[in-house]
Amino acid sequence: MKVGVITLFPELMDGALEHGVIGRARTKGQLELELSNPRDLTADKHRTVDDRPFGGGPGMVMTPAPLSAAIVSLKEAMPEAPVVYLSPQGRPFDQAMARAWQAHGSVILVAGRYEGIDERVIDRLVDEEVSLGDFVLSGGEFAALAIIDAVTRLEPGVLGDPLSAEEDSFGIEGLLDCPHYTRPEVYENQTVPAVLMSGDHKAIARWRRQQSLARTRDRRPELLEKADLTKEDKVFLTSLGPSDGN
Ligand SMILES: CN(C)c1cccc(CNc2ccc(C(N)=O)cn2)c1
Repeated sequence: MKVGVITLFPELMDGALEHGVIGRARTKGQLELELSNPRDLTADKHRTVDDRPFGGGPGMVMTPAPLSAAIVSLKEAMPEAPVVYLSPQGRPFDQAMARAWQAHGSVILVAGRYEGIDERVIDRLVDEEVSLGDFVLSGGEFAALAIIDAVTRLEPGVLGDPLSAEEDSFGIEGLLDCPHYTRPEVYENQTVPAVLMSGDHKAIARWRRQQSLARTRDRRPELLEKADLTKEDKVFLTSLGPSDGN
């Protein structure tokens, strides 16, 4: 997986991507990261990357020339990569998008600062505007980091057990994950569901599936519409009483 990132704070990105699963993926060459800082591509003495908005109003806007130069420099290195601008105005990011970009093999992420970027850069160079959710951050870097993590963990060989990429939430036809337990068997006088200690793998798989179904119905019923449920799933769901909402 090749990921390009345009950011005014490359050190903030680099540090966050040196550890854990993502750090190992970089060491093993499963993730190639290329950062480009518009400030390095400015032509003026003050290395200006932002300016006041035409029409007035609060905050600053990222100026088009250095930002465009940074995007073009990464497009030259990764000509097939879609250019994705992270902003609260974008299309909601989801696991399907993560899978699509992992399958494609490369993506260029534009992390904006201030009140955003000059719209002419979006018109000319951005393929897709994407949002992590309905909230505002001081910059797109943390959104970019989340996307890099979500995409990299789907790369074959990155996760120890390949199933776990499929098994976590939104992996099994978009259902929420079941509860998990580990040692000690009794913690603060609370025990572990007996079925998990039974060694009956069929019963365990059924319990986990039913927990996922019940939890999805209680917390995210709209996901059930999109999930492809078996007959047994549907029988189980109808057997549940009214949702207690948690
Ligand atoms: C209008 N405005 C403040 C703004 C516009 C563009 C970028 C940024 C940088 N901050 C971001 C980026 C993404 C997200 C997200 N939800 O994905 C949240 N914040 C802020």
